[in-house]
Amino acid sequence: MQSRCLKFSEKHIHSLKMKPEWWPGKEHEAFTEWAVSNGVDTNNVTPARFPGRGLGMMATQKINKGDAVLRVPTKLMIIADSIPTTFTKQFPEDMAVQALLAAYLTHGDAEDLSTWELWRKSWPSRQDFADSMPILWPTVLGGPKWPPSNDKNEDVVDLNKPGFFPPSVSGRWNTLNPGPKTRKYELDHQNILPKQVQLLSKAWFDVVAVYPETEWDAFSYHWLIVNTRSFYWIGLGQEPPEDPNDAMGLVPFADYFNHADVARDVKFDENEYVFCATKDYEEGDEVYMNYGSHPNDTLLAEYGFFLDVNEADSVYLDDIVFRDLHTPEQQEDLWLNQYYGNYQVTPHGPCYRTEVAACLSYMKEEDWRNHVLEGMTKGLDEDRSEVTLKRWILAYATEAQATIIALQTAIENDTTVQAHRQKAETLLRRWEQIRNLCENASKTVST
Ligand SMILES: C[S@@+](CC[C@H](N)C(=O)[O-])C[C@H]1O[C@@H](n2cnc3c(N)ncnc32)[C@H](O)[C@@H]1O
Repeated sequence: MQSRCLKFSEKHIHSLKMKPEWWPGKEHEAFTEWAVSNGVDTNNVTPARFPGRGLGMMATQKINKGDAVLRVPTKLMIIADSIPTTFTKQFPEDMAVQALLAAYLTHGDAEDLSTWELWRKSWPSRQDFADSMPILWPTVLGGPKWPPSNDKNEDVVDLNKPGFFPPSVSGRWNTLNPGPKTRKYELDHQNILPKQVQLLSKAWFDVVAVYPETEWDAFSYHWLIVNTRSFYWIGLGQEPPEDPNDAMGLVPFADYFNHADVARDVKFDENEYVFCATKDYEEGDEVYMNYGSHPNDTLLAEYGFFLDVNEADSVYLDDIVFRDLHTPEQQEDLWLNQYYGNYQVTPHGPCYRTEVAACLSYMKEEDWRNHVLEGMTKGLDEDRSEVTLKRWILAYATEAQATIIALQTAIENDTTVQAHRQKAETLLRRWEQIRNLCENASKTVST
């Protein structure tokens, strides 16, 4: 993803009197002028087109690690505090900041919003989101039904059709029934789509209660703009909010940065948001920001893309592990010892939590507790642990293989799927990555 882009050379462009391939377009030039005249210091970067990534940020000269590449005055940001209280107070107090910002962008006073008009014209279209964001994908691929229905009995997803989204995205499996869970816990990078659906549905009901004429396309567009383009933000003197997702704001110009697995050097105070380079860049390189250490399933669901090579990639075995560790006693042992759930597998193998869970599948509970708490080895059998771990990982690989075949068949035979070929092929690519990840991970477990 970090390949060098086309060379930037203004002299060259002028001599040719034509726009270079990376030229972002008139609306982006107009927005850049607005940004600069409002105090945005773009230093040594410019918006540019990068094939497959839309707009991104390109170095206009050599940038050294540690150099500031972008400074944005915070007064230009769109945050909860930019919204007049007359607007905010119409909504329930528990409304998420993301929902409030989306409501404001949809229904705020036109004159107030005109401040950001050129910025808004630089954003992707709703069609771009319909193409890239699984939350808007058709039900035939596993997407939800929209707009949300008031009927609580209506399934948001058609459970009679095979699920083509990866389990971390959909929470669904084609080849196995998930094990029972006696405890509710915070899922890392799992069940992402159902959680998004819940948030967007609540946001929608909150907004239509005040503005019944709200158009679904416009509101969901703004909700996704905030979802894919906001940065961490808490105001001066404010405590971090109870829900970390509420610490968000839109930062003009900075939302041109695409994501890569680079280090992050970003700071803000009440005056400005500053983005620094974490490596050297040559003129013409794309300059990236790290959105966070996200597995590819999270990148796909939250941002509508994923990386070919991602050090942070992983899948989760929770639904598989709990098939084996299903008794209330086993589940209580895991819970009390803080090993309940989030069993991660990376291409480098299963995580330590998963190894600990594997021991509980055959050890006497007392031996397991002594092992976990005191490091005792009575009852520990490395071979049995390895067989269990391999079986769990291969159950995931079997799911991947079955879904790949189902997807290939659907792409060949199902005209509704054929109408969404690119999306189906994106899913196929992701499932192939998952299959490879599981195969590599299982090879790290020697039996
Ligand atoms: C903050 S915006 C970045 C600017 C965006 N590319 C644009 O055209 O406006 C985030 C979006 O950029 C795209 N994106 C970011 N990093 C990417 C990458 N490494 N590869 C492909 N698309 C990427 C995704 O569509 C994501 O939702």
